[in-house]
Amino acid sequence: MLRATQVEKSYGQLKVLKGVDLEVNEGEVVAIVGASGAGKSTLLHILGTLDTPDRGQLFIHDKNVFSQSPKNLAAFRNKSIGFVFQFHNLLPEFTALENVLIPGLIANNTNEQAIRKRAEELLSMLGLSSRIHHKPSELSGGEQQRTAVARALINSPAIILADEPSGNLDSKNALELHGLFFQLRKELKQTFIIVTHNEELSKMADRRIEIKDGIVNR
Ligand SMILES: Nc1ncnc2c1ncn2[C@@H]1O[C@H](COP(=O)(O)OP(=O)(O)OP(=O)(O)O)[C@@H](O)[C@H]1O
Repeated sequence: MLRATQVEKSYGQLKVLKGVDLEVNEGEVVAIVGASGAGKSTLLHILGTLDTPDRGQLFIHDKNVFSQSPKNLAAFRNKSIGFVFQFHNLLPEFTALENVLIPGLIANNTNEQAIRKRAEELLSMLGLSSRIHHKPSELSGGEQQRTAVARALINSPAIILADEPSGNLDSKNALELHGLFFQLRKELKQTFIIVTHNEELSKMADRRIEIKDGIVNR
């Protein structure tokens, strides 16, 4: 469902990705590992179309994603890809429910009732029913991260990309979050690509991919 071919990316003189090839199947949970500075986040940003490669191509559902206009690419990204970051990036002035609703309304502002219902369902599924009207500063770290997962899921994206999603959580909350990813894969058939330093998570994944010397080590 996702295929990257010969992806290259440099920052000035620094050649970070030197021809990455990667194929990920529908419903797969893939962990991306590698030393600090190896280029894991750089690759994840390219797979999420947040950044463009210098060379190489990216296909998602056989669509050559970077051949689209910037406007179509933004719409494609909002609909097809969900992001979870280490620092959840929730909007501080909005409640948990509003944070989840906003990308839903951006993608489809015609049916607010249905989007609100889905946001409430997702938050409830993630054990946050009693916290939906609270702002991020009033939520625990684990609750904030689960809110970010609900936000990533609101548009039912085919792929969830996560960058150190449990990097900021204690081991109990990290374990819960990882369990949640596998539960979601089972229930919603989502594909997960997760950059992680967490040994347990990378062992639980269907596949572990290491970036070393600018390429994917097979
Ligand atoms: N915008 C940028 N401008 C210049 N250099 C950058 C930029 N973004 C990343 N880099 C450099 O590119 C290299 C790869 O960074 P990247 O964040 O992808 O690594 P990483 O494998 O995710 O590392 P970590 O595990 O420490 O998060 C690093 O040397 C980093 O300093």
